[in-house]
Amino acid sequence: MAKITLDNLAHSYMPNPASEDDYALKELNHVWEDGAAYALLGASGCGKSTLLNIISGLLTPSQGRILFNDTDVTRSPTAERNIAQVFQFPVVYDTMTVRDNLAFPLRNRGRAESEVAERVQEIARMIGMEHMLNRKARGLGADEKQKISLGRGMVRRDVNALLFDEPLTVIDPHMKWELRTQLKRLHNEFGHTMIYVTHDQTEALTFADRVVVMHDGRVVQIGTPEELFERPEHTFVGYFIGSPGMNVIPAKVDGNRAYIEGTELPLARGYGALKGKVAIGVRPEYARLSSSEGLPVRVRRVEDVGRHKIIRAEFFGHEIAIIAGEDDRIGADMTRVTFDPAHVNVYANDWLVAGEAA
Ligand SMILES: Nc1ncnc2c1ncn2[C@@H]1O[C@H](COP(=O)(O)OP(=O)(O)OP(=O)(O)O)[C@@H](O)[C@H]1O
Repeated sequence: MAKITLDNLAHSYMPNPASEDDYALKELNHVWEDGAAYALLGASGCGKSTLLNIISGLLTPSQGRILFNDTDVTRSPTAERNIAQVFQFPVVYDTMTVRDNLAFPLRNRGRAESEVAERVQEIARMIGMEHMLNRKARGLGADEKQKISLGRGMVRRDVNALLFDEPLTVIDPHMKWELRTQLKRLHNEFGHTMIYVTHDQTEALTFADRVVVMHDGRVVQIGTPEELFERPEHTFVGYFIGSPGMNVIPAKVDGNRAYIEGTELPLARGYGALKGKVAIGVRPEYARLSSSEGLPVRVRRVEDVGRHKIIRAEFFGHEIAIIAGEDDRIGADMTRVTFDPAHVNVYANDWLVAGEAA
């Protein structure tokens, strides 16, 4: 297993990049811990594959270095990096049995048959395919083939890292949850350094210890699911994570007060003078509809999603979302909204401003 260091890394697909906009991956410095499970999360085109391809060796970055432990692998081909990869679509040998497919990476490295047999059995149990070991891969469904790909990715204990590129794309929705849970268990058991690329927040948040959120070629935050939820460092993280995402409302901020269209809102922290576009960010979970307290709001629609209700409302010309409990009353008299001050974040030009505890 390896610690992965991204040192001054950046990539442009252009021969002579002139400005930051020309970079598909903007400068990045980070150490990815040995044995941790990371998800690389972001919308299509944000640079996830570019970063993954640099880590796997398919792409040489136009700037910076990548280290596996203390070894500089920036220019090493994939074959020399000792990594396992699982792609969107299953890569299995149709004419081989499930057993031989799973054993392939071990036999390829000349491991003793006794070790191969033991390890294949262990992996087959974890992916729920023990009863199919003697079947030829041909004729199996896409789900089962992808499970073989996942199992084969994990069969070697000595890989530097395991890279997954949207591995559940072809998996049936009801199987996705099960496979994700199994992957998480495998990670806990074997402690591989894992990097899992996805544009699906549920996949990222359930799988990873740390989620790396990318937006427009930039890593905007690396954090635990809880950190991404409570303190999004960029408004994009606020929108992208959460269902519905964080409400972002333009405001003026002075000390420990925010002002929206002349009305006042208390903040839990104090702020100095802020430059640029200033806004507050409040998750719908921390907004509450009221008949007596808070600022004026107009309820537009109530969506009952089972566990709770999502209220879509208009707040000084902005659409906001409020989450209410399943049994909460939502009457015509509820024309006000309060925000929990401890959970109101302040942003300047889309970046979180830390503020000082009051
Ligand atoms: N080979 C290439 N040549 C030129 N531009 C590229 C190339 N590959 C990717 N890009 C551009 O780089 C940017 C980042 O693309 P990348 O594929 O890394 O994003 P992504 O987040 O993986 O997206 P997706 O989820 O759709 O695969 C995009 O603007 C894309 O158009």
